[in-house]
Amino acid sequence: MNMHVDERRPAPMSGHERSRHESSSQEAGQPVTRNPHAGHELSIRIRDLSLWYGESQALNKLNIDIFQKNVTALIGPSGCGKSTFLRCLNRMNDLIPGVRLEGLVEMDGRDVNAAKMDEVALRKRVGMVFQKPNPFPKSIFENVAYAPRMHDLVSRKAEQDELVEHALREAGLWNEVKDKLHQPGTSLSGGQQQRLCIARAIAVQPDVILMDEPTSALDPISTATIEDLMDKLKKQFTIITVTHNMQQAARVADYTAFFHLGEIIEYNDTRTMFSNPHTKKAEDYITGRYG
Ligand SMILES: Nc1ncnc2c1ncn2[C@@H]1O[C@H](COP(=O)(O)OP(=O)(O)OP(=O)(O)O)[C@@H](O)[C@H]1O
Repeated sequence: MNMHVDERRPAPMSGHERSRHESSSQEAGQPVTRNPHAGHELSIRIRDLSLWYGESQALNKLNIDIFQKNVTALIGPSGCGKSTFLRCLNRMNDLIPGVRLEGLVEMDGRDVNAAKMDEVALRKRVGMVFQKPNPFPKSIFENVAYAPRMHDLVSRKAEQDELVEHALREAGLWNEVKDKLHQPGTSLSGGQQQRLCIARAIAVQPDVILMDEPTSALDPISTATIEDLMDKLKKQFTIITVTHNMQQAARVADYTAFFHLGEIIEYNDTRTMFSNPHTKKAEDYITGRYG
């Protein structure tokens, strides 16, 4: 279910929910959150999300609305919970023993953690790109064709060829690889491998693409190529990216969430976050006073 948002609050909430949200936000001092872009549709709604690794709490009552077809950047010092939060969105934390989670992660109106949620289907809808490019030890072609075949999105060879070409074009890689589709994915440069991983993610037509520091292992030119790609891909996909690079967040993100010690301290449109942060902690981090 898609919802329109008003100018002051990222997503409509019931009266009960609102008071719960506001009081928990005040208790935890979080988050300062606004949506000046009226009309953006809600993609993911997070309410009072907490997570523990065994006895150790990594996320504390997070509340955030993520908007469709935008880039949202997650920033904050090392160990503040950005990757943990990202993994809540496709239930990858389920794979870690001893993880306990409370609160709501809702995608298009459906509870991601509901028992009846099909995890394979969820991970098809929510693709992921990691810090270090990780192509399968297979050909360039197979890297892209494998998941669509597994999900029965293609059956005939011609359909498969078409889909692979389309995904590689979307990822800005087609011209560089069209004559060597049957060479190993690992034979490509780091930046090309990362674009191959993006092609692999978009080949199953997800709604959301999670990116965990997607350019931190890349040179400046490959980084700029991926940033341009993110700008293009957000027309079709909701992108959530973790970055330690403040300039990158300022360049690519429509919204930015600042994490600190497992809490979202501030969530704002990126322009406001970087020109007029509403919290001292975010300002200090952005201006490099700590990090
Ligand atoms: N698999 C795990 N088991 C136990 N603790 C973990 C695990 N993964 C992360 N943590 C802990 O959870 C907290 C948040 O870690 P997380 O990796 O989410 O932070 P981050 O903001 O992404 O950090 P970085 O920017 O360094 O990648 C840290 O204290 C970390 O040590």
